[in-house]
Amino acid sequence: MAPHDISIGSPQLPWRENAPSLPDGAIAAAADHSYIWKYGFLARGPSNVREHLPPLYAVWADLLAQAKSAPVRLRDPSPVAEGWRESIRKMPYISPSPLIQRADMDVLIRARQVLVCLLHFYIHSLPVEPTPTTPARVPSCLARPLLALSRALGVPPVVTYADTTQYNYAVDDTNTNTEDGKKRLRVLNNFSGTEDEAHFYLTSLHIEAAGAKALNAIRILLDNQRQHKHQHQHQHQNYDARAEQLTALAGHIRTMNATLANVRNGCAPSVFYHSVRPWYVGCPTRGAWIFDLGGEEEEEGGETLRSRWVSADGVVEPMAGSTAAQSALFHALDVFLNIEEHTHETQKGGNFLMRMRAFFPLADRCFVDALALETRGFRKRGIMSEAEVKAYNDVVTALRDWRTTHVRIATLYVVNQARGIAEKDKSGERETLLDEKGTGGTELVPFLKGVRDRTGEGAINMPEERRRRT
Ligand code: HEM
Repeated sequence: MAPHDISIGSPQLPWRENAPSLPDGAIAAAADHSYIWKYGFLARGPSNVREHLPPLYAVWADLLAQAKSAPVRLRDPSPVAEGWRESIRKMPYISPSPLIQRADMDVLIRARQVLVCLLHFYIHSLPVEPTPTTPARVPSCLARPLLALSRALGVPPVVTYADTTQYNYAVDDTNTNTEDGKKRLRVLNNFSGTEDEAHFYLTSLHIEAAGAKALNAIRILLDNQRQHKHQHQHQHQNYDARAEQLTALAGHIRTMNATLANVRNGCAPSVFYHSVRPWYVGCPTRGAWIFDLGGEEEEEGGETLRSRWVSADGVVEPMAGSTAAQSALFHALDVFLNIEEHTHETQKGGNFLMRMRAFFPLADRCFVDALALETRGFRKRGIMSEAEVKAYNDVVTALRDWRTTHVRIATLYVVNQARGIAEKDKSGERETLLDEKGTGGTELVPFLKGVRDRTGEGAINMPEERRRRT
């Protein structure tokens, strides 16, 4: 194994057991996470976002382009929106099996992303809010290929953070450099068509780009630990090298913090709250969405379309919408710092952050699992000198500070906006909005503050821990 090749040989994938006849190529490709050390969680490398689909599937991309140009809006009863929804219902059924057999990941990912955007345009433009008594019924020509592709990629059939962020950009070739020399990125899908929405995605993308550098520092730290595990000579040099990388890691997290704060310079809280966020909402309760599986032929290429998310009759289980809680980057940082037991504490209704891992791309999930195995003991074995403990605690502080900025942003963009609505509504009917939930469904402020406070608990109490080691 190459020193930085943290890999897992034969992943035990729950969905593999459910889908034994999927080609091995597709399974291996979806689980391959070797590119993550290099590019972080940004797609599968900057040049790999595949904007165009093979000609056979062009109708999906055309309908997505039409939704944007119409434009189809939230809860939109207009004839234009109704006409677009009618074209979705009349869309020809196109089997995704040839795509799955070919196992070209970039095409599979893009095809599913286009379909899942059609799904959210369709459901969230319906004039009536979906509930179990007035469910949103997804026509089989959309439901079946989406379910098949989601199963092949090991992800739920709903818009995820990867769809809105990680896979949602292309490098802009027309104007590749910004003033600071960075490549200019262009957003692919934008539900509301606003610059605010694009700025919101670009903020996350730039955070993920800084995250790639943070992962690089982690890789060097782990390499160092592995290489010097049994060597006691030159330990002092290792202490210095590790302290240096920990300091670099803290610096990258601070860059992520400054980038997050910059979301305010281009995304207005009211636009985000009223025009962007509602597009992401997932299936709120069992049965609010129903996928038409096509009656007796509820199979695609010999595979059942049922999954843990969708039962035999097409009834959809509750699914979170897109939230950056599904960013594997922050899970990876918590895992590396061994503080996930603090930050991922079990909340009412299960451990929210752990549940969000089911919404990661499969490769990201495998990466975080592999990282957890690799970093086990880093804190105990790897940090010895005072300088390292100091640098380690600096990383914890930087992450805690990032989360403090994030609580402020969430308060400004969600809580304050909800409060504004409640204040305008004198009848008091909408008081519940003050207990606003995130798109992932959390009671957001206590939750986010709790995660932030528990991050701080990860710091090493220097005298005590060092005494234990000697
Ligand atoms: C307008 C900007 C943002 C708002 C309003 C916002 C809001 C929220 C909310 C409400 C949650 C709670 C989970 C849920 O129910 O969805 C959450 C969680 C989270 N968000 Fe954001 N968020 C924003 C931007 C970002 C960005 C740009 C990132 C990083 C790329 C990010 C990373 C996270 C993470 C990692 C969590 C999980 C909790 C934690 O680890 O601290 N958020 N966010």
